[in-house]
Amino acid sequence: MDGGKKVWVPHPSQGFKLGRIIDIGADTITVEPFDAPGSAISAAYDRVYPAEEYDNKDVEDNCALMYLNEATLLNNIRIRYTKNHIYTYVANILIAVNPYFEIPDAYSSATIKKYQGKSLGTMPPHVFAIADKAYRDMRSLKMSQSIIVSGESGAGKTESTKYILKYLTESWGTHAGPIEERIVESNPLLEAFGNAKTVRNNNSSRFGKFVEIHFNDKNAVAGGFISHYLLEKSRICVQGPEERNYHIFYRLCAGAPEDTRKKLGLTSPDNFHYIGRGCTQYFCQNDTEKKLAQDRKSKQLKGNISKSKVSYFKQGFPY
Ligand SMILES: Nc1ncnc2c1ncn2[C@@H]1O[C@H](COP(=O)(O)OP(=O)(O)OP(=O)(O)O)[C@@H](O)[C@H]1O
Repeated sequence: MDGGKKVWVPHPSQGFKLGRIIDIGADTITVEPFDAPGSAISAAYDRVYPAEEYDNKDVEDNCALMYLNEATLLNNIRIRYTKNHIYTYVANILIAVNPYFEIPDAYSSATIKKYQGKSLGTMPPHVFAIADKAYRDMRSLKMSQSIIVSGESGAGKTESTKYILKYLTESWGTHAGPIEERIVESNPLLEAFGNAKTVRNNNSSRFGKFVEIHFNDKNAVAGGFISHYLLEKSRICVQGPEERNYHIFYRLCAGAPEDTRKKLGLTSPDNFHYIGRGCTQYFCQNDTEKKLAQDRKSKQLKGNISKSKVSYFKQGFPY
């Protein structure tokens, strides 16, 4: 690397800083950051990365960057994020940044239609494009396809999986009738019993999930299967001060019908030993009568809560 060249240099709080090389030593390179003229940061050779020519230009696929390295990849994703473009490709891998707010029209039926049958890269990066590629590959190769959704807690894995299911069932489930409805409806139920508030995510999945979507010989959705594993059982008895037990308990307290309230002696979550010692705050979107009704609509809880379920829930509500 030459003196005066524009580079990215590691920074403890900002990840990388853009600057110009002012000295090349035996083991380190010294860089003057553009946002702090007169100051200098030294770093090992292999931690200083060449920068793109244009600082604010973004690309939809990181592979299209002139210099692909840790710093330029992060910068490209950052620039796109500031423009509300949360998805970026690295070839056929999709990187998603959790926006923590609803991007208008991002997952609507109209958007689903735009992605149907389009090759990867034809349309802006999107989780629907990945779902569509998997579907098209299944059709043409006549082989099962897998989509691996990975990331740290709160990264958006659960939401992304739901969007993939929505895409597949809405696009290719037209002949499947109630099956597509059931696949999508199973989510609220699984989340009620397997998701909880943690310090990192108000709707954290406390179990692993392997979701299968089955297609028939006409390539339409014919069914699905969800295997779950490693549920965090200790949460049933103990929760951290800012964490909660599983959603279902709070939802019952918030929105159970009168007869169920009487049978279970439901009052406020603060009054119960196993759910009252952590955070007992309700979340307006999650803990409502509507949400509980959604859980119950998910077939297994349909109708009045049965006797066996009452006794099951009673275990969760000992004083
Ligand atoms: N694409 C998105 N658009 C808007 N909000 C999102 C999106 N993805 C995630 N979120 C928000 O971030 C929250 C956390 O996401 P999610 O539950 O999917 O994370 P996760 O990776 O599954 O976490 P965990 O591993 O803890 O289960 C969601 O409840 C939602 O509010």
